[in-house]
Amino acid sequence: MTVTISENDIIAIAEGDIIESVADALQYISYFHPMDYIRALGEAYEKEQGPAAKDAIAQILTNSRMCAEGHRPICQDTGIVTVIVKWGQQCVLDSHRSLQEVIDEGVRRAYLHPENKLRASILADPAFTRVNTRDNTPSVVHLEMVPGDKVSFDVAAKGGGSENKTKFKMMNPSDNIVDWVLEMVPQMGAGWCPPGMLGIGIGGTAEKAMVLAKESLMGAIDMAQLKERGPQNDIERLRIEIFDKVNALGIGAQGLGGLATILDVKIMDYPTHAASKPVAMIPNCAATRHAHFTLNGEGPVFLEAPKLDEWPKVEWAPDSAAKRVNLDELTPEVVAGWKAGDRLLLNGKMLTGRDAAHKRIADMLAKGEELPVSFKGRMIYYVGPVDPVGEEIVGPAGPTTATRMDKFMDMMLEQGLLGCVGKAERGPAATQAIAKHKSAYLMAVGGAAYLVARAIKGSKVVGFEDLGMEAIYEFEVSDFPVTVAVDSTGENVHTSAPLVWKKKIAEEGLLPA
Ligand SMILES: O=C(O)C[C@H](O)C(=O)O
Repeated sequence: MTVTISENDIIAIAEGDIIESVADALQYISYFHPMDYIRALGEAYEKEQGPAAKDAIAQILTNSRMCAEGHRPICQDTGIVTVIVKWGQQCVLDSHRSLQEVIDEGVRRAYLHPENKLRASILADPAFTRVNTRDNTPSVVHLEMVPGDKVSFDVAAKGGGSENKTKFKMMNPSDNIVDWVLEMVPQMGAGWCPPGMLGIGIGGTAEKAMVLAKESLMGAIDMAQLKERGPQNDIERLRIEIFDKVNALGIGAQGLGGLATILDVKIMDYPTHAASKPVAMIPNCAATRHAHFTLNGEGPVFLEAPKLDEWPKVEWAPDSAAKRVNLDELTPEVVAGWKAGDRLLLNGKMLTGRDAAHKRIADMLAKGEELPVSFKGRMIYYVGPVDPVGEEIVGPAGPTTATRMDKFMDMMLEQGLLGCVGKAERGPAATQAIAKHKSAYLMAVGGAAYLVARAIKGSKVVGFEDLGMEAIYEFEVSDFPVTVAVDSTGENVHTSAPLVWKKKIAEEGLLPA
């Protein structure tokens, strides 16, 4: 059979339509959470019984609404752009550039937008020099040709912290997927910023399973509806089983112990080889960001803004019992007095630094070179802020995953550092180093970056300026909210709280069916 497509059936997709639509979608998702996520998080907030987890969800919801109003990013990590394109075979790209280049032009425009500049997080030459490309390009594009006369785009901006927790296993055909997920999720810790979603890809080959897992995260959260109508196939049954069993682990928002670790589980599958059962799992963080549009040759698509009254009426305010701390007069004795779980409001000056700065500090110390700034008697905040716009002192500036700085903890404390601020759990070596130096690790809420940035009243670069957002800044903060996550005795909230809540959930049957 011969199929001929007549010239009249060919649709030209102008490069400008793609560029404008991609740029619009990326700006949109930088400040508007998907409504399905906000509704599900609002319900989780109502049901949450873990006090620290409830406070964290309140911060995330309050931050979300502030970002929707202020058109500034939900999280300082404005992500790596992933685009899944389903290209209708009757369409032609009207451009001399490749589809990758055209999409990247949209990314560039979105990330350099003067009124809502996003953070450039992409580094070229990843194994060696790791140089920031300064415009967040290139994106990661997956292209599939499909029958039809339209082109659909799923556009996501995926945070590094959640992407880092990706798991993959080439299972034996008889291995149990649920058992594996339940083994992996506790190992993922809190660096992926729960509550979020799990995307699971089953089958195909190794790389196919990964793409399926990523694509599954583009779907709307519908677990409540699925449970209400009841599962109609094995995949839906599997989704519910994983959802219930993961939440029964008690990890909770930000790993602080509670009922809501995930708001949904998405699964996509594909036929596989008789010898194989590849399974990939990718978590999506609290700053879940994805948008969808279809081009048909009739111009760009601009997404409609959600209604602000759809956000739950949650207004986070600092705990009235929180202790105010003057960082400018901080002493080892004051730090040693903090207990795990204490809520603090930091005031005064603190330094910043994250992955690249720590690596450079380690290299300089190894060569006997003088550091650009002294850490003696100081606190360090693990952060890579968004550049300010307009009247802002600093753009959104939430914490990055402290666990990545574990291997530098002892080295930094040896420099006289008094403590550090970040998000997620610390491993055994870092916890021991903190206890040895009678120091403390304080956590701020990941995914509340715009809210947290309001507490930053002054900002200047004091070292490693060439590192861009990874430079060392000095921030002046006022009532910057943190919780003591590891105290000077080595008591570690992220180790103890999920265990308490796992037991409580099991004994009191707390999770809804
Ligand atoms: O890069 C960041 O700012 C945060 C990162 O996404 C993380 O969660 O650790």
